[in-house]
Amino acid sequence: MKDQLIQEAIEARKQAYVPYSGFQVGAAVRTGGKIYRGCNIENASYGLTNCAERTAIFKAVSEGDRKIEAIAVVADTEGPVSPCGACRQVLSEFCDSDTVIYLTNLHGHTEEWTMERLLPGAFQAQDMDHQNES
Ligand SMILES: O=c1ccn([C@H]2C[C@H](O)[C@@H](CO)O2)c(=O)[nH]1
Ligand SMILES: [Zn+2]
Repeated sequence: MKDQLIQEAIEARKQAYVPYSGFQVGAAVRTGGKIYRGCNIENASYGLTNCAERTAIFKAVSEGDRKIEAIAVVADTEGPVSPCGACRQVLSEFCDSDTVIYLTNLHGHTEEWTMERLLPGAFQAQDMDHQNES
């Protein structure tokens, strides 16, 4: 399971569109029996870049698969790749606190994280409940 997900992320990375940074990232999300791949997609207007993690998550959600069971992320980093803050928040929307996140690099240096560890105190839907109290 783990090795397959990482291999899918490695394959996804090959599709990265990175004319500006040259930094290729791949991700793979498992939901039910399916795996969705994602790569980073940059833009001449740099801020519009979509990270690999969010590409994979949005592909899954747009196909109706909202329950992320595991995700792998890979890049050519010295140690395991570290997802950006935006992706951590987006992940938290579709992961449980104990969902496993495999962070790795091309040398197979892999760490197993949980959602809670990746973004402690993530902003959640319940955080908006208070405004309905009178
Ligand atoms: O976890 C990460 C970190 C960075 N990037 C992308 C965004 C941009 O295209 C490039 C450099 O930041 O890497 C990702 O896709 N995922
Ligand atoms: Zn990101």
